[in-house]
Amino acid sequence: MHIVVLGAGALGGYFGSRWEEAGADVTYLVREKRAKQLHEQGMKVNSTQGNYSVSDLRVVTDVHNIENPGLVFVSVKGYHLTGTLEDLKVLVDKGAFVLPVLNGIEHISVLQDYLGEESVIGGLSFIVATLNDDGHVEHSSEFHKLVFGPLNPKQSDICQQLRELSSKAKLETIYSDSILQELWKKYLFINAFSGITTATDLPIGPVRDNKDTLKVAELILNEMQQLANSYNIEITDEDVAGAKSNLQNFGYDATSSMHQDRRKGQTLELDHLHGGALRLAEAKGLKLPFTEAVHGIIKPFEGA
Ligand SMILES: NC(=O)C1=CN([C@@H]2O[C@H](COP(=O)(O)OP(=O)(O)OC[C@H]3O[C@@H](n4cnc5c(N)ncnc54)[C@H](OP(=O)(O)O)[C@@H]3O)[C@@H](O)[C@H]2O)C=CC1
Ligand SMILES: CC(C)(CO)C(=O)C(=O)O
Repeated sequence: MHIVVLGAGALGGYFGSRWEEAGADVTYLVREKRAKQLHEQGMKVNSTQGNYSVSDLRVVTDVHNIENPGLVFVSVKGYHLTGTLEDLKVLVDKGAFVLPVLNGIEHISVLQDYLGEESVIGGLSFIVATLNDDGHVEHSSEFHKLVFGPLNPKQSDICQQLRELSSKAKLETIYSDSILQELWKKYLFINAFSGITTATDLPIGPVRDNKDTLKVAELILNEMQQLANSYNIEITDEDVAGAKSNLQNFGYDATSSMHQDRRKGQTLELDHLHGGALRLAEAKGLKLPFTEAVHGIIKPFEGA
């Protein structure tokens, strides 16, 4: 399978490398600065699950130079999504399906509206990874999970191909027939986890030490359940309980990618995550007071 990685950052570098290692053709569609870095440094993955490096990877800056794309793995931050749409359209017109793994939910309808419902597969990831100063991937969690599945019946073949490829790769992949629900489950969790860690500027351990602080994260989970249900996505009390126990199970110093971005002084995905939830709530006449409060507290750090 020919996989185009659009967003050769932490997730794109990690998953692209694992598929390449398993024998797939991988092309990285990048911007000039990243292209220069990849040409000079190659792609290196330092991982709890085994290192990987390649110096002669296929890097492209002009989408028109990509032939026979099968799947585009979209792993840009939410605030960069609009900037990828034209390139994605070119690739879809050449026959590619698009698999986004961004946190959040709004990007799914943005992509479907621009590219057509048949082209957009559902996906999400559980991993802790970042790029270091040399542009190498640092994968620090034991887990490296990709969950994906069709959002349209025409995607069954490509999903099957990805399952086969991934079964040979150093990855945990889960195929889901109810990927929209999985996306919402992750969305609910991430808005609570990234909201509380970024707003307090603390990893999850010290948050848990203060039950009043942890309570805010739990209240966000309840609000997100209400929001999902208002869109006819069934998020059960057991799902919320599962998310609460995930908040308990992360290591003491573990934190969200948004909090890591705050620590590094980088732009935050606040508008895509919490802002998106507030927009979706407004459209249904719902109020999400705890989400709104956390959104307001984080706002000054968003633009960095
Ligand atoms: N990191 C993590 O541990 C996890 C992240 N996620 C989610 O995954 C998504 C991706 O996160 P992450 O991998 O950390 O992000 P990174 O910032 O590491 O990577 C994003 C990459 O996208 C590139 N990019 C942006 N716009 C374009 C464009 N128009 N064309 C080509 N490349 C572009 C950026 O390149 P450039 O150098 O040119 O700016 C950057 O390298 C986010 O939604 C995040 O929330 C989910 C689970 C865990
Ligand atoms: C919760 C976690 C680490 C799981 O992958 C994540 O998605 C993030 O922080 O962005």
